[in-house]
Amino acid sequence: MENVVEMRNVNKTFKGFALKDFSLSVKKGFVTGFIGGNGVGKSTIIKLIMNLLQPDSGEISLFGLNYKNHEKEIKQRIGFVFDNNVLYENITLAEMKKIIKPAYKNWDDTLFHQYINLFELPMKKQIKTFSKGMMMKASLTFALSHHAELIIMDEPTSGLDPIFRRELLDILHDIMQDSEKTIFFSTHITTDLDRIADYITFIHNGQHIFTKEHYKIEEDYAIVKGETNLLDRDTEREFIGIRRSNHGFEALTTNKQRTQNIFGDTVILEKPTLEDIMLYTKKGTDHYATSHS
Ligand SMILES: Nc1ncnc2c1ncn2[C@@H]1O[C@H](COP(=O)(O)OP(=O)(O)OP(=O)(O)O)[C@@H](O)[C@H]1O
Repeated sequence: MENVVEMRNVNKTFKGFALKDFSLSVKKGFVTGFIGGNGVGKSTIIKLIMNLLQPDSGEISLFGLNYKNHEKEIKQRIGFVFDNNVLYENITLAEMKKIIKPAYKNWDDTLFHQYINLFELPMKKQIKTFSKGMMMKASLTFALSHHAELIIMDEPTSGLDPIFRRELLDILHDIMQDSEKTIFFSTHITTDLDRIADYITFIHNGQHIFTKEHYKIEEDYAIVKGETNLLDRDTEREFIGIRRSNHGFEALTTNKQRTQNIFGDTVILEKPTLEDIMLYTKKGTDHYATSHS
């Protein structure tokens, strides 16, 4: 299967944060949801993919091309939606269009106006008067009006009301009817992913924990519930993150089958949500960090 984005052994260090030998592939023709807690490196990775940041070392290619020799061509083929306002505030959408349109060979005015109408955006009002939702709609309109093959979004649904979130997801769903298109977007709202994500990429503390087909996550992972007396040094190793209470324990396993073989029917297995997976992974690494420091 073709990959639209390839990151190979990428290193990027900031004070107090590092991506180490980070590799990631984004598959063509699918929606990949990009999740992880606050400050784990999602925006950094998106900026690296967009060439807004450069890696200290490692390879990044888009459509099989690298930025060094093909920056212009790559940028033509991407639509980028930011989480915060990067549109010039003191101008109108009509003026903004005049600036952006000439940058794209495949700019489509009809499509642009279709989105402007759909989103009921005013062309002649100063962008600084726009609400957060309008700003997002404007950013999305520009990203979608040049027939981009890859749409990258950094938390597009954050701060949006549920109705517009649903509309946005429907629009993304429509875009995906064209199998040449690919969407990669970060979000904290994991329920949005249940609607449209084919793949989930999960990172934690600058590490790529997994990229999996969405439905496969439920097949592999499970929340395990049982009596605390089942836990000892050996059995604890079977789990990522354990929560104990007076009623017993709850833990996350990455290998449902193995858990079933070890514990049989002394434990109950339940389907995890993406939030469960994030929570227990965090708990597991926090525990690891404290017990090894
Ligand atoms: N330009 C920079 N200079 C120094 N540190 C940075 C820079 N950009 C990001 N960082 C640090 O890198 C870490 C990862 O930040 P990043 O914005 O990528 O996380 P995130 O997963 O997108 O977080 P959130 O979900 O909260 O937006 C943070 O500790 C942040 O402070």
